[in-house]
Amino acid sequence: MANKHIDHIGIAVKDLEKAIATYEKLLGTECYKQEEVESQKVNTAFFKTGESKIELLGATADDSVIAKYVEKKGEGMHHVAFEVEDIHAEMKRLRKEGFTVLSDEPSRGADNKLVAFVHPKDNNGVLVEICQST
Ligand SMILES: CC[C@@H](C(=O)O)C(=O)SCCNC(=O)CCNC(=O)[C@H](O)C(C)(C)COP(=O)(O)OP(=O)(O)OC[C@H]1O[C@@H](n2cnc3c(N)ncnc32)[C@H](O)[C@@H]1OP(=O)(O)O
Ligand SMILES: [Co+2]
Repeated sequence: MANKHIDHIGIAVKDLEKAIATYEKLLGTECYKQEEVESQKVNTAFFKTGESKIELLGATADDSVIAKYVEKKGEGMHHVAFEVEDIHAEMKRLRKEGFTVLSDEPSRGADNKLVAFVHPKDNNGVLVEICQST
C-alpha cells in the first residue's frame, strides 16, 4: 500500500440528510453525489476534500453494519479507505502479512470501485478499506 493516497474517510451517521446539511456547512461545499450501495445496505453521500473525499454512511436496514456500529458506538469515524492499484495483489499481500482481510474476494462499492476491508483489531482499532478504480 506504499505511497497510496487516502481515497476517503467513512463517517457513520444516523440521519443522512441532516448529516449532509451539517457537512455542507462545515466544509463550505456541496455534497456532489449520493449513492445507495445495496450490497452494503448503506446510503452514501460524498464531499470532495482535495485529493480525498468524505463519505457519509447511513444504514438502509437494521442489520446493516452501519446500523450496528451506530447502535454500539454512536455516530463517528467508521473507516479509512486507501486507493490501491491492484486490489487482488494487495489482499494477498495483506493476508501474507497476517492481516484479517474480511472477504475472499473484493465487492462492488460506491463509484463501482472494487472494495475490501481489513479488520480493525489488526490496525489499532481502525477499520481499513482498500479500493481500486475500475
Ligand atoms: C459504500 C460502500 C463502501 C465504499 O465504497 O466506500 C463502504 O465504505 S461500505 C462501509 C460499510 N461496510 C463495512 O464496514 C464492511 C466491513 N465491516 C465489517 O465486516 C464489520 O463491520 C466488522 C468490522 C467485521 C465488524 O463487524 P462485527 O464483528 O459483526 O461487529 P461488532 O459490533 O461485533 O464488532 C466487533 C469488534 O469490532 C469493533 N468494530 C466494529 N466496527 C468497527 C469500526 N468500524 N471501527 C473500529 N472498530 C470497530 C467493535 O467495537 C468490536 O470491538 P470490541 O467491542 O472491542 O470487541
Ligand atoms: Co468506504
